[in-house]
Amino acid sequence: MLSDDDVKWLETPQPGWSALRLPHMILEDSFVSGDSSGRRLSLRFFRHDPDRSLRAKVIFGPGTQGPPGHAHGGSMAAVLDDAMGGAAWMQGHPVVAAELTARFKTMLPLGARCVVEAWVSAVDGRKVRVAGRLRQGDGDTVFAEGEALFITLDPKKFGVLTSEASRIFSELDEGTS
Ligand SMILES: CCCCCCCC(=O)SCCNC(=O)CCNC(=O)[C@H](O)C(C)(C)COP(=O)(O)OP(=O)(O)OC[C@H]1O[C@@H](n2cnc3c(N)ncnc32)[C@H](O)[C@@H]1OP(=O)(O)O
Repeated sequence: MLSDDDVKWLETPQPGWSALRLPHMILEDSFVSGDSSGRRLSLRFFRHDPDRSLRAKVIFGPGTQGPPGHAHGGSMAAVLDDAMGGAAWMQGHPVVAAELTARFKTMLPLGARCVVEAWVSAVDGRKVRVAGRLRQGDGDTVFAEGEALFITLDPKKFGVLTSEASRIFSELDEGTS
């Protein structure tokens, strides 16, 4: 479903980005990134090294349609949710979403190459506030933006995932990934 050029674009980091190789256990059944057919959502995650925020490249396939030829708002909100949650995890906060706000600014044509940016904006005890933006990959058009409140979970409940996440991000710091 995706062209070879699309796959190459998805997998190529921009300057200052490091690829995140997330464990199969996180990706295989993920609602957002678990589809490898290209019909629904195709994503690749990166760390933006200068400020350690999250970036993702994403293409909304035909199976994400809402308005004819354009992405469903729920699919855009799901991508923002996932990216914002990932941004918090990337900074060492094992969280789940408690509240999410999404604003849809411009209709997103199916097949367009998009970039998601997500960053932690504030941490207050267990409350982690994150913001995000879904924009055109090669331009400034913003399709959607959002903010979310995430709540830190007891790391004991997340044992394996939390240590696996730490390992992935420390490998990035060592330049081995
Ligand atoms: C690596 C990829 C990551 C992908 C991430 C994707 C993100 C997701 O979609 S996660 C899935 C969707 N989210 C969920 O299913 C979460 C469901 N909710 C829950 O499990 C619980 O309500 C949970 C964990 C958020 C909070 O429960 P609990 O741990 O008992 O917290 P609790 O003690 O009640 O509250 C802790 C603090 O958070 C605040 N809080 C909790 N929920 C909310 C809320 N909805 N709104 C505002 N504040 C809240 C409380 O007021 C409290 O604040 P304070 O410390 O100031 O009193």
